[in-house]
Amino acid sequence: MPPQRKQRKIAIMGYRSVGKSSLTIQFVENQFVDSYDPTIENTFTKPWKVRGQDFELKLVDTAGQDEYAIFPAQHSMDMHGYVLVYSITSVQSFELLQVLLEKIMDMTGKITIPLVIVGNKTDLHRERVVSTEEGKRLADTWKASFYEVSARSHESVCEIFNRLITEMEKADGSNGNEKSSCVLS
Ligand SMILES: Nc1nc2c(ncn2[C@@H]2O[C@H](COP(=O)(O)OP(=O)(O)OP(=O)(O)O)[C@@H](O)[C@H]2O)c(=O)[nH]1
Repeated sequence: MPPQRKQRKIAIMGYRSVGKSSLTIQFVENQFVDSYDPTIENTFTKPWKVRGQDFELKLVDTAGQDEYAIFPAQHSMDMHGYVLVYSITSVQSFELLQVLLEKIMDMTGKITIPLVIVGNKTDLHRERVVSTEEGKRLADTWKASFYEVSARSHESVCEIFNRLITEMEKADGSNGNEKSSCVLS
């Protein structure tokens, strides 16, 4: 019998136009799409291997949120983890994460949720308005992992998912002490 793939569902959330789709597509298809096409919602499936364990990842690329959006209830039900994305070029997108984190905690009712906070668009360093320290501080407050990445240059994109899977396994009670690595599959 072939080894079983563990099915894991991940929501990619954040403000409009921060690069949620670009990060997801970069991870799933290894390509960067330059055009901007606002997402309603897309689900991608990606087989992925972390330290000998096969996973089938369901990545839910959600519609851009703002502070007034009602948190979609379906995104609080069966998610194993969240990738919360802001753009380092937008204070508004960074501030939204605080609101989104509170909503996630509220809606899921869980104390510990596997979370990765991602500052995207590091290639636009001249337009940076959110510092790395601010990003780290937010992640520390929420006991989340933190990465700054660029979907455009594929910088650090797979680390996001490796880290999240490690956190999800920890929450599950397995592989808790393993370090994440990007050399996979
Ligand atoms: N320079 C640069 N541009 C990026 C990067 N990631 C995304 N973009 C651009 O930002 C715009 C929005 O990207 P999307 O991936 O569609 O953003 P989104 O968060 O999915 O947007 P919504 O679906 O509206 O919520 C597009 O023009 C992308 O090409 C990045 O790392 N660097």
